[in-house]
Amino acid sequence: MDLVLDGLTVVTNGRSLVDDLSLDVPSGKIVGLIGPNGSGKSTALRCVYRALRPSSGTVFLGRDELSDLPLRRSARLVAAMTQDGAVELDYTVEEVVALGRTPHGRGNAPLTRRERELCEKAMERLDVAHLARRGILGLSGGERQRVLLARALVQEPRILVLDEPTNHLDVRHQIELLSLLKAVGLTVLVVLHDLNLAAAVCDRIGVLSRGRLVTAGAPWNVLTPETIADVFGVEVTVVPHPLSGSPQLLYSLPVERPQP
Ligand SMILES: Nc1ncnc2c1ncn2[C@@H]1O[C@H](COP(=O)(O)OP(=O)(O)OP(=O)(O)O)[C@@H](O)[C@H]1O
Repeated sequence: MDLVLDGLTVVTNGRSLVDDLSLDVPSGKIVGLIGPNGSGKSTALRCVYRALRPSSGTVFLGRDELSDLPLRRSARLVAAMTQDGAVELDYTVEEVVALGRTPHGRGNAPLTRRERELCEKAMERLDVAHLARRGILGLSGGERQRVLLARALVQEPRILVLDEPTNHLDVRHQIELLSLLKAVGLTVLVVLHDLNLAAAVCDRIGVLSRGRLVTAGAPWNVLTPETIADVFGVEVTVVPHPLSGSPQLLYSLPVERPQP
């Protein structure tokens, strides 16, 4: 299912946090959103998972306008893994993962056998099955991130919206999560701060600066030294990854010379 942001604008207290953002996420593709702190990435994502109503502009899920869909329907189609206080009560890991079935639920009916198997499989895929009986609040940041992605997957969404899903993960779990994203075949809109991870996993990348889309396209077209310097104020050299050929950014630290 395609996800389309069309002229999305969010104004708060007279300030545009997101300004006329248009971005297509074609069905089954991974589109990354990058940009400096405060550039509006999370705000844009919030409009997609309906935590925020845009001031103007439209989000389309396939041909449907998101705002026309009943909440329960859009909750079945879009799963989000975000920075917002996702879990505040000390549920066990298996309870949190099972909450992913809520939009499909029939009142308080217990999970079906298929749903229980789905939860077990997701916990195994995210390497959290051994934590099933632990309380979510006692987990490390990375463990919790993996649990929340397992919950998002058992929702069986068509679209995944992820806000910095790797920021707490060790390098092995970063690679595994990104490989998983590629393997699940869902439509994915993901905010990433690590530009090399974005280059490795995204089919397309959109660059936000002060709420506006500066450029969007294939990683090699977007992650240029000029754009990185303009948007982030950082000097980079961009080289092809020796195995995958995707762009890799090598950052230059300003050289501090000792005073004579
Ligand atoms: N509810 C709010 N009221 C007022 N300003 C807000 C609100 N939410 C976010 N902002 C401001 O909007 C701007 C964009 O915030 P947002 O969280 O979308 O940025 P971001 O690109 O995701 O940043 P980061 O990389 O730091 O996570 C920031 O200046 C932020 O302070």
